[in-house]
Amino acid sequence: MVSNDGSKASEIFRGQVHLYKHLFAHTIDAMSLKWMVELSIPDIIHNHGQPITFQKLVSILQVSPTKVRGVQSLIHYLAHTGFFEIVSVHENMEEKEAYALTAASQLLVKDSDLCLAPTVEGFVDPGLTGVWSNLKKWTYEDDLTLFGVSVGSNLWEFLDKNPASDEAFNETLAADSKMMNMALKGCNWVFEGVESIVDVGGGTGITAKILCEAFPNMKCIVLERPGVIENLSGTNNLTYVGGDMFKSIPKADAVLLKSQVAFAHSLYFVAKLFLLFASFCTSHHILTVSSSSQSHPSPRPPHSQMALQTATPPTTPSAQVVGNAFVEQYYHILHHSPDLVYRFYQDSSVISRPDSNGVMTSVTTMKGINEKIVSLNFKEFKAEIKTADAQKSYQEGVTVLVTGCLTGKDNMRRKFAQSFFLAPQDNGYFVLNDVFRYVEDDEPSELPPVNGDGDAAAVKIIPEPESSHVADSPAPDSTNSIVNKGQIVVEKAYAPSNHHERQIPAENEDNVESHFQSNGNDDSQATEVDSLAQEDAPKQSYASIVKVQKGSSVPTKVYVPTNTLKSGSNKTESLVAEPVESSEVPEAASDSVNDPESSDAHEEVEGHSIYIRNLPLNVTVGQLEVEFKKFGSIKPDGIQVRNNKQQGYCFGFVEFLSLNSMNSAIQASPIPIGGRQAVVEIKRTTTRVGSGISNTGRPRIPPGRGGLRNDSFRGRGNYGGGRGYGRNDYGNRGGEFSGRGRSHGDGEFSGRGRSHGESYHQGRGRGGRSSGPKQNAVVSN
Ligand SMILES: C[S@@+](CC[C@H](N)C(=O)[O-])C[C@H]1O[C@@H](n2cnc3c(N)ncnc32)[C@H](O)[C@@H]1O
Repeated sequence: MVSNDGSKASEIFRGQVHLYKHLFAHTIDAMSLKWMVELSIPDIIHNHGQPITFQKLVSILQVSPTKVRGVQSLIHYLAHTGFFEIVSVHENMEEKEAYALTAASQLLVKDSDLCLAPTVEGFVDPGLTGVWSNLKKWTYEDDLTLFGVSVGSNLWEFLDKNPASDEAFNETLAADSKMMNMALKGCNWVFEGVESIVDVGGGTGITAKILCEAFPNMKCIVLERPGVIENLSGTNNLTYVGGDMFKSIPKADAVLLKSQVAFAHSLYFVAKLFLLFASFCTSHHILTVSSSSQSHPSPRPPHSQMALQTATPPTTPSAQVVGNAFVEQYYHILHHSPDLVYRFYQDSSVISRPDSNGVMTSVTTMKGINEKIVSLNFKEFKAEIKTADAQKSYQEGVTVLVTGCLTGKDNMRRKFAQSFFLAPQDNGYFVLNDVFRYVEDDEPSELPPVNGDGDAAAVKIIPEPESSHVADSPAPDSTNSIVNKGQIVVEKAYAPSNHHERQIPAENEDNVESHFQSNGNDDSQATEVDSLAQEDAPKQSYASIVKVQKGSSVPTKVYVPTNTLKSGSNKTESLVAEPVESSEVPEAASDSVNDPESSDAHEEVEGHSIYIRNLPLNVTVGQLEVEFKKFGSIKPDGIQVRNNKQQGYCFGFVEFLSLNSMNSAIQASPIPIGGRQAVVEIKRTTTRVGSGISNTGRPRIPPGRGGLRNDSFRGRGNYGGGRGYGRNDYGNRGGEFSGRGRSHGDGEFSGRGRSHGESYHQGRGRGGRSSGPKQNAVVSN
């Protein structure tokens, strides 16, 4: 048989089945669940202690004989839809069919902790479900909500007037909120650092109570319709506030918006709420939790069932923002739960890692990637992320280049570079390509002074690019935004459904440190998306990290730190002297002395030490001793020689016991040694900004010491941290992403666009705008 349009009979019947299935689903699915709950069938089976035969069940239910067949059909239907499992039992030597509870029907056992029976009853409450018949009316009427077109008032007004439905509704939500306890087990980290939270439309406070118990130091405020909370009293850290969320929201560090989106019925509602949050919250995070996402498992379970979202309808986040969010999450999980990292990937992903000989091997598939990553034992390493730079890439993907250091148990710091291609997917990205390499360098373990001109022919001078003028932008405080209001930083990291595995032991938190600097390439022209699309697709929950600027409705500039290692700047190029041999070799003395900006380098004169450059490559400590003891006594073990044969330079240090000896040696410069004219200068240490430790392992010079840069830096102190990718942020401990990074050192220098490896040259960067005197004087002690 072929129909008018040519389709085959089988196709037509399939269509009919599909249609009926959905029609029945509306009535039978929900109503059979209601029936099962009303008859307490899950409780009967639960109390029976084992799968129950149909005969036993009907006898307990005392079913009228005329209904036995009908009841059997319903039970079968429920088995078919996954609420019972049919198993075999032996009774009186006879094998019989019996019904066992499934994970879904377990949730309907009334005396269990996690019981969703009230939710079933609430969802099928005729007062609440009846409105759905009015979808057509809703389409053509101006009233925004189904309730509006159906009953002439909004849902809340309807509930206020219908106590039975109100009770059913509140119990529904309370039951749903108990699930929160379990969700929290995997998501505790989301709340770390949050001191106060307001649960907007928090119902009777079930969620808030769970939070209060889990975080006794966190203050929870439940904002609700006055009628819902009138008879409820708070505790020491739980307060009920009756009010209207559209008028005022109590200030708190974070806003919790649980189940609001799912119940909103209107995108407008969500948009309005988010806008309100932007003006009422002290800042901070908006945490949305939608249970609907839990009932629609995605093929790749979400990292979290919680979503931190922006307060305003967001645009597509810039590549840098996506990159930042990704880097934060990736390395955090890499070091705390490496066995979960594979969930950033898909089967089509490819990762490349060097083996012990540096030979790259590539691995694909999630399984292969998991095995590879787990085998690399990242838990043993401490990571410092120095830079993370992102670009918008092919088909809305994002490429991210990360540089940093990994320190193993042996205390060896190894620099690495890692590049990722984040390919877009529904509601996020996954890592399609990932290449990791250790970056070998021949960096002297103790850096030569900044004012030498070195043996290398030239030095690559990389100034801070123009964008370092972010310094002059308003200094954000702790509540400041790293993203535009309206931008979301989408976390595409998917973690397993067994969320409890996501817990991060507190003692491990310190494993990951980071100095994050990004180049500020905010491609804010990124494609716009309707933020509310998220609401439309709540089934795949995902986490996004967002900060909202305090009390302002004006979008703020994306606060993206600058990167000292940027290429592409004209100025950078013009300052690059060729040939470039190493970025770590001494610079031309004249450059640093004459360059007023060079004081930006954090120099420290070390004892009575000299730095000798232009030494023959094969010079020995003995040779230097012979040459320099003429000027006075040398400290035991006070001579060091450093050479880089590959790059063809050699330099040394000699520490005298007296200042006079040191000055005499400097006076004598240049000194012929091994056929070369060795140049002698004062030895200075370059402090590695941000580390808190000089390159000699000493504490770094505090800001302002010797008048160095104190003024010029102090004014920026409070935002300096904002450019860092502090460990607090990195570990999500402060609940922030990068807004107020705390580097290792003092806040004034932290995150100033410098990282360890660059500190030697930073004196020449354009960031050095110090008016303070250059520290050239040597003080005797
Ligand atoms: C969808 S329920 C979510 C309840 C709770 N967050 C939960 O997940 O169980 C929305 C809640 O917002 C409350 N609500 C509705 N309109 C409100 C308003 N204008 N101001 C404060 N609360 C409101 C309702 O009473 C209801 O408890």
